[in-house]
Amino acid sequence: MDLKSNHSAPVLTDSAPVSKSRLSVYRGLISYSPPGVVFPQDRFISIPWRKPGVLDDFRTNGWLDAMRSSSPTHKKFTKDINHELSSPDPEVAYRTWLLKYPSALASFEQIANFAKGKKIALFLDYDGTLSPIVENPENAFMSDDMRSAVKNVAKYFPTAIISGRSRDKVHEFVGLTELYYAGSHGMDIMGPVRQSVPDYHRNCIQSTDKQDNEVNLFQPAREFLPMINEVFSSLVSITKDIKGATVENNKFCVSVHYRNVDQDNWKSVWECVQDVIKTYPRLRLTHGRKVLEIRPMIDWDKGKALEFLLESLGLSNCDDVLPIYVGDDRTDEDAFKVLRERNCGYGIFVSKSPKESNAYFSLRDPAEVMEFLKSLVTWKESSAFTL
Ligand SMILES: O=P(O)(O)OC[C@H]1O[C@H](O[C@H]2O[C@H](CO)[C@@H](O)[C@H](O)[C@H]2O)[C@H](O)[C@@H](O)[C@@H]1O
Repeated sequence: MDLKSNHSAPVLTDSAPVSKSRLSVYRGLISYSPPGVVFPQDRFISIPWRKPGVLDDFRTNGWLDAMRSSSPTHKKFTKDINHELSSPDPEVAYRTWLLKYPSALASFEQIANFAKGKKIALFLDYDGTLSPIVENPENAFMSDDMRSAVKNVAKYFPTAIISGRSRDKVHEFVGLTELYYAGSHGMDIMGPVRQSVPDYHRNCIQSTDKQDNEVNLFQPAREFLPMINEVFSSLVSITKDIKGATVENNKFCVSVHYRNVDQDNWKSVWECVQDVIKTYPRLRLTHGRKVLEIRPMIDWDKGKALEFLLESLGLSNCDDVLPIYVGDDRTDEDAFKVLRERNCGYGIFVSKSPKESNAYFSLRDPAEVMEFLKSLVTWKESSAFTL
């Protein structure tokens, strides 16, 4: 299949292919059918292209606004998102916002009550959730305290990291073997082999992890790998003269960071990205915290990854499972939305400033995330005595 063509970039237009264009993926890679998708019976199944919709804020707001809004000020959010939160005092606005997204720490008792008799499954984003946002992405280390909090919580609850980073990179940062990892915004999942569901084995590539344990590898955008590498090289070369711009290869997606670029040069960053992706109609552009991200135009995101992991861990029954997803970025909204739509589990949004979210609860920063993880452990250990 020719994934590259000379059509103009579809990411900025409404003409993104929907039903007719599908990516063929070897059937063995798919372990379940996303809702509404009927897989053919032959060797290949298709993952639909991502539906157009709120595709890129770039189209509606203009690129510069979108780049700015990846880290908007308190004032902008309070003004744009909630009219009632119009206090010029950020602390007052934050406290008002907490009425809509209560602190998961302050609401811990409520969460624990709801979790009684259920199995908690924990899903954690990495950057901005387990590690603070820093200027250089290579230095986004998590603290030893956070590592041990995650390690402890994983003793009691199945725990997965779902990150925009490459799976290897985020595994290297976290350094815990007892977790499940999904990299590239969920397009690279290493999950468990389920002995009880034979079908599952047919639908994933069986592999081994670094400890030689048998695992299942799910990579729905595998065919895009050469294209992503090509795009990465082009972006490195085209942005080399923009001071502060860096390009990160996240295996199934590429991140172009502009956090350290003078604001006057953001336009150049945008133009470079445009220049490169215009010849790749099957890639799309999204943006996160001071980062432009180029990824395959397939209907797969952190929400789908969350569902996939729940399914493959045998935890998709809402009656006895309580999934909790903690994240700080736009890409985490897909996962919050899944939990909200399934009416199953809690999204916890990590933010210091008022922002609209699909999550139910909030935490201020990674320090509060750590407190929350510790509270889960304390609750679990104390409830062991009362049972
Ligand atoms: O899904 P995540 O684990 O949250 O990853 C999202 C992106 O995080 C990283 O970039 C962000 O954090 C950097 C380090 O704090 C910061 O310098 C950058 O400005 C942020 O955008 C990572 O580098 C990206 O590749 C991830 O996609």
